[in-house]
Amino acid sequence: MEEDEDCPELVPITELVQDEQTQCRIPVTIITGYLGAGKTTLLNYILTEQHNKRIAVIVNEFGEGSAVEKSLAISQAGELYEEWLELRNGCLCCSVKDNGLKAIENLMQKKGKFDYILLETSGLADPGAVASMFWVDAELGSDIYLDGIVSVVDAKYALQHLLEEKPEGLINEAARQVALADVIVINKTDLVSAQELEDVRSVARSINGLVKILETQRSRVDLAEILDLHAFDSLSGKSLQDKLITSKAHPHLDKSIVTVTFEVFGNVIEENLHLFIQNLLWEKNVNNRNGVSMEVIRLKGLVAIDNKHQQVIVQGVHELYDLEETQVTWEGERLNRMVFIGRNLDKDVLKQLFESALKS
Ligand SMILES: Nc1nc2c(ncn2[C@@H]2O[C@H](COP(=O)(O)OP(=O)(O)OP(=O)(O)O)[C@@H](O)[C@H]2O)c(=O)[nH]1
Ligand SMILES: [Zn+2]
Repeated sequence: MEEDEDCPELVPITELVQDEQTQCRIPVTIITGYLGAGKTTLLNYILTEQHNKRIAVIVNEFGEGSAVEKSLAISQAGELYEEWLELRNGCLCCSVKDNGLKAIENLMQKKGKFDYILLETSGLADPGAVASMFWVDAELGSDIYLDGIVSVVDAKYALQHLLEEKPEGLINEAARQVALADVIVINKTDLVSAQELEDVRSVARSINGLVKILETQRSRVDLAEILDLHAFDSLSGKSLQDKLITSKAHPHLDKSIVTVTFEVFGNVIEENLHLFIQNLLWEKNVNNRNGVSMEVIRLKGLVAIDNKHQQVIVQGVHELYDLEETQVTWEGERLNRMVFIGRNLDKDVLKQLFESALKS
C-alpha cells in the first residue's frame, strides 16, 4: 500500500506549472449522462482496465429510500475491491455538503489514499449541483478537487433527448449535461448509421462549442482522454476562437443552449468583474437584445485583473463562481478570454458589459 504522503504519479508534463497544492490533492471526475446511456458500463470498463492508479468509484443513485450505504468500488491494477460508504441520508448529492466528502476522506484514512475518484451521478441528476459541492468544499481545504465532468450520450436516443422541448422555464436535462461537460462520450455507435452519428455530434457541438467529443462502443474510451483534464484549473493555450469548434448545424430551437466566447485586451477591475458576474449568475438581470434574461449554466474565463501580474481563472457553474489566481504571469499583451454556455445568450451584450468592466 502506498504511503499517505505520496502524490499521484501520473502528473501530465503540461500541468507541472500547476500550484503544488493541486499536485497532492485527489482528482474527482463526475460521470454524468442520460438514463441508460452507458455510465455504469464506462465505470466497469475503467475499473477492470489495467492502469496504475488506485481508483475509487462512487455511485450516486437515487430512489433507494432510507438506504444509508453506498457501494464504493476501488480498483487497483485491475483488481477490484468493494467498500461501503456510509452516508447519513443515503443521497450523496445531499450529503456531500455535510458529511459526504468527510466519509470519503475517512475512508481514505482507513484504506490509504486513492489516486483518483470517479463519481457517477444518476441519469436525471444535475451534474452542476454535484460539481458545486466539491467546489465549495475545496475552499474549506479539502484534499479532493474537481477535475472534470464527463457526459455519456446515447447515440441512438441522444437527438430525441437533446431536442425535446420542455415546458416554459424548465431546462432540458440531457442538454444541460452536455452543456456542463468537458468531455462527451457518444456511446453505442454500433446502433446508429454514420449520418445519425454525425447529427448527434453536430447537435452536441452546437450546445457546447469547446467540449471534447469521443465516440465509443461499450464505453471503451482511452482513459487518458477523460482523466486528469484539469478542466477547472486551466484555460490555457490557443486562442479561444481557434479552440471554439463551431458546428454547422444551427441550433434547432430559440431556447437552445449555446456557447458564446470572446476575447478582449485590457485590464479588468476586479470589483467590476464581480458585479458583472453576479448580475449574470445571481441577479439574472442581464438581458439579451430581445429583453430576455440570459441564463448561464457554465462560465469559464482567463482574465487580466488590474494590478495583478498573475493570470486569474474564473469558473462558474450555475450560481456558483470563483476567481483563482494562477501561477502564470502575464507576458506581453493582456488578453482576457471568456466562455459562456447557456440559454438566451447574447454575445454582443456580454462583450460590451465585459468591456465596461475594464479600466479605461
Ligand atoms: N448496443 C450497445 N449497448 C450498450 C453499449 N454500451 C452499453 N450498452 C447497454 O446499454 C444498457 C445501459 O447501460 P448502463 O451502463 O447501465 O447505462 P447507465 O447510463 O449506467 O444507466 P443508468 O444508471 O440506468 O442511468 C446496458 O444494457 C448496456 O449493456 C453499446 O456501446 N452498444
Ligand atoms: Zn448506472
